[in-house]
Amino acid sequence: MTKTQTAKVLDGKAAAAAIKSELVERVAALKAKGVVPGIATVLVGADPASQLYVSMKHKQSAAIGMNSIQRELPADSTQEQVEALIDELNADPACHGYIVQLPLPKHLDTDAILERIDPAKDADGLHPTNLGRLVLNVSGEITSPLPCTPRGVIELLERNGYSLAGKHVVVVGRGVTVGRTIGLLLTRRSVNATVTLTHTGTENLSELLRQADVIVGAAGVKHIVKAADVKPGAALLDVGVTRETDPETGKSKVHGDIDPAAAEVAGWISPNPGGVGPMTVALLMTNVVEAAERQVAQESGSATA
Ligand SMILES: Nc1nc(=O)c2c([nH]1)NC[C@@H]1CN(c3ccc(C(=O)N[C@@H](CCC(=O)O)C(=O)O)cc3)C=[N+]21
Repeated sequence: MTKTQTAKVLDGKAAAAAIKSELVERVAALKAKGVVPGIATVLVGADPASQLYVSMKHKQSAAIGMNSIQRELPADSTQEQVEALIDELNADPACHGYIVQLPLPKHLDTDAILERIDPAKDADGLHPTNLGRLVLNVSGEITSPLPCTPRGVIELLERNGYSLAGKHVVVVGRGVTVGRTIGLLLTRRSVNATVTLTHTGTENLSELLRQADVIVGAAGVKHIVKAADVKPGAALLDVGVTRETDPETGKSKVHGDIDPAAAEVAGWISPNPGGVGPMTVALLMTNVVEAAERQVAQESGSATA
């Protein structure tokens, strides 16, 4: 390879650090009102990647002064056992928001479990009530939890001075956590982008990608976006995570949806790791702090009413 990378780096670790330092102040303000914002995680089974993600979330929330509650259940837990834990967290005043780490073991009904979460405590923003509010809320005022990764992608661009207003964003991937939901945020009046949603069944994917000012790769398909698909100067957001074991070193390596060669054509690129992943965690904590703030506002509102 003779060409060099000209794209500016969308540094997710730096943007996440900025968000977290802002959260430190909001956490302190809540503590001054007698509320310690608490985040909980539910992990069913012992998948090593899930254990890593969960431990990162706890370490980082403790670092900004939040209370963290780590709950684990064995892989062979019944639907009733998982639902009993959900009911417990819904009732626990120390828990302002929580996530059920996905994927769950196959014998469990994921949708039923996610629907049982109190929408006010839904740190992922994936409860049907919150997804409905996401659809309804065109203005963009934050009144309910929003999906963390889509929110992280937008914050990563905006915190690097990239304005999405009027831009054409082509999203690759139709999963609920990113692909299906990010367009709802991007097309809010406050962001004002235009969105094309593509997926692995799209026939003319390369042709559509070449029209994009911004590409969000969230199909979970290694290097599905090639250098030849990228308009010079485009911003590339790499969300996909494909884990492979290097046959030589035996070490696990993360591959994104964006071919690294695309950095030679792009204007902006989010590294992976070090891009969207850290933003997801920062926005998860933001969702929980906001849930605690809403609760305090409601309580003080009802006390003076
Ligand atoms: N209910 C639920 N909510 C989630 O938000 C959720 C989930 N389930 N299941 C799994 C996915 C995955 N996910 C990541 C979060 C952070 C990084 C992250 O920070 N990654 C680091 C690298 C970490 C590594 O070494 O792999 C980075 O990109 O720099 C990655 C992936 C959240 N998820």
